[in-house]
Amino acid sequence: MPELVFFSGTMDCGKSTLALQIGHNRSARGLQGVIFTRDDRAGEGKLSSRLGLVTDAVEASGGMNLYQYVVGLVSRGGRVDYVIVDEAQFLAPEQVDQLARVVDDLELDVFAFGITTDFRTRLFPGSQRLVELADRIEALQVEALCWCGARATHNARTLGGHMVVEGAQVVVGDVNRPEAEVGYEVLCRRHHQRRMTSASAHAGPLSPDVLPVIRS
Ligand SMILES: Nc1ncnc2c1ncn2[C@@H]1O[C@H](COP(=O)(O)OP(=O)(O)O)[C@@H](O)[C@H]1O
Ligand SMILES: Cc1cn([C@H]2C[C@H](O)[C@@H](COP(=O)(O)O)O2)c(=O)[nH]c1=O
Repeated sequence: MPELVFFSGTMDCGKSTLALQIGHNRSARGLQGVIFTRDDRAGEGKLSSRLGLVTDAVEASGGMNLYQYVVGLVSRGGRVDYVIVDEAQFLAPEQVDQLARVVDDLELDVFAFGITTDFRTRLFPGSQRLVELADRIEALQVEALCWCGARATHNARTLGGHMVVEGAQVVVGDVNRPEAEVGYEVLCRRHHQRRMTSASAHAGPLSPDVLPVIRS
């Protein structure tokens, strides 16, 4: 049975890498896919991974009907065996409905990759619709880590190394940016709630939550 699968995780946990691997393994067996993306850091019409791999993709811009796009390809004699969508959090909810239609009416697997929540821990509209419609939601096996060593579950937006909580939901960017720039850092929930990035944790006074080291 074809499926709509949502691979979700924090930033920097390997989603784009997995998207490229799924595409590679299928094309190695002669299958042909459509790869959609939206606002990848590498530029329009690109799907890129921090491991250095990049491939061409179709930019799923705001008003684009993803179902009609695939139908158009097939009706012009093209072959489509599966669909990959990266940065799926940026899709409009109706575009996620169109992906579900690709699965149900065209009987194709759709693999969508994206972060679930924004820097304020709120669902992106595209991710919310994926959670509502997906046949399966998969958490990535490679866990990104908070500076404290716990599994990172949330995305912080940073400026000058410190967490900001105001601003537009969508600001394309990356982790490990120079401190002066707007960037992102993945944190565990505890440190996201306390707005403790690695820079502020190391700059500030010892947190009362940190147990004192007792030397004998
Ligand atoms: N130099 C490196 N060596 C090994 N792995 C790396 C390196 N740089 C990045 N990675 C891996 O790539 C992951 C990020 O992959 P990417 O597909 O770009 O993430 P996402 O799409 O989830 O933001 C990191 O979690 C890390 O595991
Ligand atoms: C948390 C958060 C992220 N973004 C942007 C930043 C990046 O361009 C992408 C995530 O890409 P990745 O491949 O998963 O690293 O989303 C945003 O616009 N708003 C946010 O709140």
